[in-house]
Amino acid sequence: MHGLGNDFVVVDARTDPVAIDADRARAIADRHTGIGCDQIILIGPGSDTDVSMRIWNADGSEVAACGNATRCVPVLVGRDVSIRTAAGILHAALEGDGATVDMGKPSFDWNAIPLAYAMDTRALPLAWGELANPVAVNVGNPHVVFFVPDVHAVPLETLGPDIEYDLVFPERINVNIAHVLAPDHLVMRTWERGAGLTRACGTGACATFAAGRLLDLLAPSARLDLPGGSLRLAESGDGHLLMSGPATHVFTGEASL
Ligand SMILES: N[C@@H](CCC[C@H](N)C(=O)O)C(=O)O
Repeated sequence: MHGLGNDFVVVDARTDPVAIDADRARAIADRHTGIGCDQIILIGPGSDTDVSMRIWNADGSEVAACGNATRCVPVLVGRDVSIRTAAGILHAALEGDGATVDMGKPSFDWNAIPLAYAMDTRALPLAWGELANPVAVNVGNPHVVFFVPDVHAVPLETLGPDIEYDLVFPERINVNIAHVLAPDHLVMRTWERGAGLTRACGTGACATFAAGRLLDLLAPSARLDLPGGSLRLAESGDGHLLMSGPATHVFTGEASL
């Protein structure tokens, strides 16, 4: 499956358990010797929710949130679902050619990102080349957001890993750059922790929208254009992030890996 080109191998283990570890995740994700994907998604039975979801990046790291994959779950299951993740319970509802997901409330606490030491997360006093003073936010996973005049002029393929692996981010970080075109419209790109440049990052869109709201750059609802397509983000009355967009089921097959 994929969400705007952010592609996944989704393992449906709701009836039969499947074991995945870092080595197996890397083997599945390998685009030369495996199936190939940005993330591996393991769907299991839920104890207090309809299903559970675990997520591994292509580098084998297990993480707590994946926005684009969360939109894929109701499409796979065929109905609205509650999903238990390591970041908490999410609710995903079928809508059009995908779904709307309540991704919960963002956190801007420095120790919730986490950062190695206390800093103003509205504008970290740090710079990496031409990128400086990002917003830091956790939306179930950690992100920094840089607002720039031209997202296509930034060498994200080189600055992204420099930022991802900076020791100021003890759990590494996802790196987003965004250009606000209007209060309800921006364009963005993402270097993903554990996956590199992707066609789309749902949590990156959530983080970028939350950062734009924090800095009063964005209206309570906006269209975000990512390389693979557009997502709509909205802020609910109680501060939750609501993300809407497509989710595509490419094929279902058998594989032994
Ligand atoms: N592409 C996903 C994010 C997957 C995890 C992220 N790379 C991380 O390491 O936190 C999305 O759509 O949110």
